[in-house]
Amino acid sequence: MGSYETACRYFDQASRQVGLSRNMQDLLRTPEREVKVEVAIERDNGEIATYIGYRVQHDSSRGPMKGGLRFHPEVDADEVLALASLMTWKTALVNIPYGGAKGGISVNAGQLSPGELERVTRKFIDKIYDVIGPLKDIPAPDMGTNAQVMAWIMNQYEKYRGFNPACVTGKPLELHGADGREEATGRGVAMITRDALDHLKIDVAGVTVAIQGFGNVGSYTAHFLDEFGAKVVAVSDASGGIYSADGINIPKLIEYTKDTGAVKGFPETEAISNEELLTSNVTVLIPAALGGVLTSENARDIRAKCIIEAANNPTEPEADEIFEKNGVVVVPDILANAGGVTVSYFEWVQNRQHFSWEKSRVRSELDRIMNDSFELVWKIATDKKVSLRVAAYILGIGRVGRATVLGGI
Ligand SMILES: NC(=O)C1=CN([C@@H]2O[C@H](COP(=O)(O)OP(=O)(O)OC[C@H]3O[C@@H](n4cnc5c(N)ncnc54)[C@H](OP(=O)(O)O)[C@@H]3O)[C@@H](O)[C@H]2O)C=CC1
Ligand SMILES: O=C(O)CCC(=O)C(=O)O
Repeated sequence: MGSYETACRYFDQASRQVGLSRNMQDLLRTPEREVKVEVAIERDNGEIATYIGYRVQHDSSRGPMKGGLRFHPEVDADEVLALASLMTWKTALVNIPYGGAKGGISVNAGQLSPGELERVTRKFIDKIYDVIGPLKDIPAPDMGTNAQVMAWIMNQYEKYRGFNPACVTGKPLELHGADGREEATGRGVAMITRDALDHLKIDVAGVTVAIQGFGNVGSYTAHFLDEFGAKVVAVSDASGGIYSADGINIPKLIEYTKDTGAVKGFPETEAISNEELLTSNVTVLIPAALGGVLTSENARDIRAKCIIEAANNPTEPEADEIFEKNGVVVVPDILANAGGVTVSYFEWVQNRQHFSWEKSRVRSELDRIMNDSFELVWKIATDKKVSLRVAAYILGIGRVGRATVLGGI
């Protein structure tokens, strides 16, 4: 099943609950604009390399469109469309004044030199600068991109449109970034994990956790859960995972990965595969890397009581049904990982006001939005006797649907 078909399965389930008409469903499912561009650069060795870049603008009924940029070899039009639609429901769920978009380039960023990465980024912006902008569509980091890439985006955009730091979020602190954006997605995931455990009457202190992916989201999730007293026993990256029944020393692992670029070989842990990580004997499983990793093939082997979707789209619908039957609580991506876009919104607000907030303010506003959103979704799920995913979509789709009707087409 393609990524967008998967995303639509979840959309369809919730729109039946909301009672959306067929015509309205068609309108909300259909992206406003899909852009596909050639991104050609000269590599350091003088050869020409050609990549394909995408930006999908899914819905703008609640405000400018917002969503990250992914640089990864598996990026394609279908995946970017699916991720853009998730952004529409996510921004509505946390009630920030945006629509949804997503972009990406099908490229292995790890195989490019810093100069090549910069040329790819600038060339992409040359091709899409006229469809993005602070009041149109605002990119941000996702897999394979970071604050440096956002700085190049801002600089390239400004060559066409003049000074306007609100054109992109997730920028470095020295270039109008928000203190607290880099950690925000992981902090939000950790807050939501604690909220979910509270509702399940499980103490976060000492709870066992496995996290797939140790990049921006995975490492900050581990950092904050470790601060809350959880025992992170397994983590992984693309090259494999590590396990320690006694709990991994997360601050030391973060230092270790800064030096080595990977989790493997970390002292006092045993090597495991990514598949073994997913099925390890833990209370909480947190996919924080690629989509589509929880499937009908492995769902019955998952031993966690609770899955917190830090990654976008990690669970295929068949696996979701198995989890529901088996009583595994799944906190969906559009709620669990909404901390990143929420602090992107704070960054955009600060840029537009030319006034920066203290990190303590960013954190407390983020924590409030994450906690309130979780409570609302939990209540809808309880009242309507639906899964947390359907409840989250009901909230998001309901808000987008009402805005669309009020605004007219
Ligand atoms: N950044 C953000 O603010 C947000 C991100 N997300 C989602 O979170 C997820 C992770 O994003 P982010 O942390 O930013 O990305 P990063 O690029 O910072 O990190 C990605 C991590 O995933 C690992 N990884 C890649 N491929 C695999 C694989 N096949 N198996 C296991 N691990 C793998 C990478 O390992 P290696 O380093 O070895 O390649 C790395 O540890 C994505 O789904 C993204 O859409 C959601 C909301 C916001
Ligand atoms: O920070 C943002 O604007 C977008 C983050 C993102 O891409 C996501 O939530 O999936």
